[in-house]
Amino acid sequence: MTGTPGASSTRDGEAPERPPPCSPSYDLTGKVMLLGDSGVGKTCFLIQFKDGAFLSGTFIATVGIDFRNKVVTVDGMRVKLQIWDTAGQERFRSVTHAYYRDAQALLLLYDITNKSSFDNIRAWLTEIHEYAQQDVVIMLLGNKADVSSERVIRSEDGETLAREYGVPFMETSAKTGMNVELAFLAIAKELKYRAGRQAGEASFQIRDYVESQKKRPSCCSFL
Ligand SMILES: Nc1nc2c(ncn2[C@@H]2O[C@H](COP(=O)(O)OP(=O)(O)OP(=O)(O)O)[C@@H](O)[C@H]2O)c(=O)[nH]1
Repeated sequence: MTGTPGASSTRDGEAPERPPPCSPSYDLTGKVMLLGDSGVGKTCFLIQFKDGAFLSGTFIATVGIDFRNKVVTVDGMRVKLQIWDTAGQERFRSVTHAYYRDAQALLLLYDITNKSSFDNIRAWLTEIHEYAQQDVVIMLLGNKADVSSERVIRSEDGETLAREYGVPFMETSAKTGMNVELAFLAIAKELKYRAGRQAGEASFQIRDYVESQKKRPSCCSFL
């Protein structure tokens, strides 16, 4: 039998073998947005997740909106998270509202050392209900949990507010990385569950998952 150098040999009458199609590097994609007042740590939160690094030093406020992709594997499925980092400043709100509509998940951050960032969470939730999809996944995060000496918002207050709105809650630190990856993994698991939901399949409860997995800061129960 003759053959072309480099071509795979075939049996009579059969089509030559083709190389397998390029498999995409993910099975599912989801759009996640980071929201919350300016300075709560959204950009640092994203960089900690994406690169495992913390940006300390001068605070440079985000202008408009930016995004990064990261693929995470949950239960054998590769989920590409497209994560949008929004500007917390009021003057950029009209820009960011336009992006809410396509988001499957929203991480809403406040700063445990900044009372007004916590007080503004209700206003953020009102905006979310106005502009986002009805079934968007929302998670409330009390960031900067590493700064225990300047804490003004108790963990219980975050928990109570989250319970009132029926959303999962945890305290995080973009500086130490506490619960950062967990927040995104929980979102990825929820998106995977929603995409593949079949009759009879055990349901995934994101709030229960977060409660069972989250780390708690070892201080501050006195507040
Ligand atoms: N100690 C501590 N500092 C943090 C943490 N997260 C962010 N910071 C600091 O808080 C400041 C603001 O962080 P950014 O991530 O830029 O805040 P942002 O929410 O993106 O702000 P905007 O872009 O204006 O919306 C920076 O000086 C960070 O170094 C954290 O978890 N712990």
